[in-house]
Amino acid sequence: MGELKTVFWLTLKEKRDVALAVVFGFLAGLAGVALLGASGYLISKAALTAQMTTLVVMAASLKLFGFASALARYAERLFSHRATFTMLGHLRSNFFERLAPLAPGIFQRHQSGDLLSRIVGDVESLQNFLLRVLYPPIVVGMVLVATVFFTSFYSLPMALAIFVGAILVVVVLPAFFALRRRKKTHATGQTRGAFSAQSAEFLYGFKDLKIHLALDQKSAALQESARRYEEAQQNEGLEENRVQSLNALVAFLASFFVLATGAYLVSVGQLSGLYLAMLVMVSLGAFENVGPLAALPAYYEESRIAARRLDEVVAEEPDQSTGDMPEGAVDIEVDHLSYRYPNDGRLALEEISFRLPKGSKTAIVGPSGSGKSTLLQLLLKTAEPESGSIRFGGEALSHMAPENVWQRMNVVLQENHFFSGTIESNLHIANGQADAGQLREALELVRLGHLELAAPVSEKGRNLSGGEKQRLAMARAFLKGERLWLLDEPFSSVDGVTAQSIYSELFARHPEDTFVIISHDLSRLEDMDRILVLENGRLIEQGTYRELMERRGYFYGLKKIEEEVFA
Ligand SMILES: Nc1ncnc2c1ncn2[C@@H]1O[C@H](COP(=O)(O)OP(=O)(O)OP(=O)(O)O)[C@@H](O)[C@H]1O
Repeated sequence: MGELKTVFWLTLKEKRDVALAVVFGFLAGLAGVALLGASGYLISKAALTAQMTTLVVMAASLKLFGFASALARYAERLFSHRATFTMLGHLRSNFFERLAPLAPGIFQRHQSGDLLSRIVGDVESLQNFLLRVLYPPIVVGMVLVATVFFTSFYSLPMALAIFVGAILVVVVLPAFFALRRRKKTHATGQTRGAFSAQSAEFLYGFKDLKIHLALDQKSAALQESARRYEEAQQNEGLEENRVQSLNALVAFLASFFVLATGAYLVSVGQLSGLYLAMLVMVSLGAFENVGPLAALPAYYEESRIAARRLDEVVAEEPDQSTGDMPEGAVDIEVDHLSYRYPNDGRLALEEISFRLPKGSKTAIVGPSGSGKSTLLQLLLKTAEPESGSIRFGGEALSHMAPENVWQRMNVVLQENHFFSGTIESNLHIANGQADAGQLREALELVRLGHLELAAPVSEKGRNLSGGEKQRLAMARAFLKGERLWLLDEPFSSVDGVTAQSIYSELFARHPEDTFVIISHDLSRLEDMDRILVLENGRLIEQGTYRELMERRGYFYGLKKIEEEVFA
């Protein structure tokens, strides 16, 4: 039940609707029992004494019970569904409030398809918590207790039989089947998550799978996970049928006991025959309400697992820092910085230390996998260092609110997302206030002046070339208008001449700004104030271009290899 704590409290926020659903559910159940009991009585009465007035009154009360039962059932459904959908609303907001602060790092731990399945599927499946788990046993229990109480006026053994039946269907069977379900490893929610994750990967990678002729292999794996999902659903249905059959058996045995006891009591003259049919019908009517309890064990387990899967996503404590990042072009100080990816034994960055003065232009170079992008992630505060510190303008990054840090930086990452819309709407993401003149200026700067602002952009920028996307991302960074630039291989798909002319214009326009640029390309680094060379997560050299070349160390060696390769 621990996993369901949050859902339980969010449901209780709607206590008025929950209470009304319970009350009307009880009235509907009671009216149903009264309807059947009264019909039993009416049949006996009609058979044994043909008194017209009594028959008319009984027939009228039958109509009344039927009408009351339908009305109360309607009210029960109305209040229980209203409470459920309001609770789902609370749950979604609560979940998103906890998820949003973790957003940049969340994909380190979860596949996107699985995350989507949790956000949509698991939240949706919790609608069954109130409707099928929480209040039905309360309502059924209340109706059965009322029936036991009523029957006890006629015969205690009969009341006892209904009581034992009630305990079996409301407590023992649901608890037994819920425990049995818990032991099964493939719950529907988990198999749905796995299926969703694989479907998303299949769709994202469809083109690559086709080109590499690996479609069959992946689609076999996808079909296998679809089969497991189907199997889990099938098992769930079978289990529900088993509980339903057992509930019907208990109801039958209890009612049969009532009939047998009643027949005996009538034969020995301890019960009027007039009441026999009524008592049997009352017992049948009371157990008629237990139908929805058949699905309770499955829904309980499903809700428990869904709540746990949601909690797993947001279990991490979000960054609570509230400090502000200093405005303007700040200096950057990195001191003994180390970082290890979650679940990875080796350090991706090890004891990195450097200082970049305010207004400096720095290139970070090094072979693929040397830790350049990781360092950028730490500077961006999308990951927390294992040890060491980062300071911007003398202030510790660890004390700054991540949103404030991102607000103060012009950032271009290796992969940038473009939304379906227009060039204009995609540029406005960086600066919603920018007017058409400023947008055009940004496009001119990145040598995309030929593009119309109203030109369409398709989903993920599919109608743009790789280089155009990178330059649009740079235009966004320019529009942001901050004084600190963090750029991760911003022009890896742009031809060298265009890239160099954009850099030259950018540096000329913003001589005071601090630039940190990750680059694979070792050419045209002469203009940079400083070059940091990373290898295997370590900072192995730093200095100006001239200093590094004169030192004839690692950077010099890389330059020589590059020259030989391109000679
Ligand atoms: N999400 C991750 N989880 C685990 N390890 C990772 C993750 N991302 C990167 N790494 C590892 O960390 C190391 C540094 O990666 P990083 O992306 O920082 O290198 P890089 O120098 O930017 O490479 P490139 O020039 O190819 O972009 C690599 O060995 C990489 O395998």
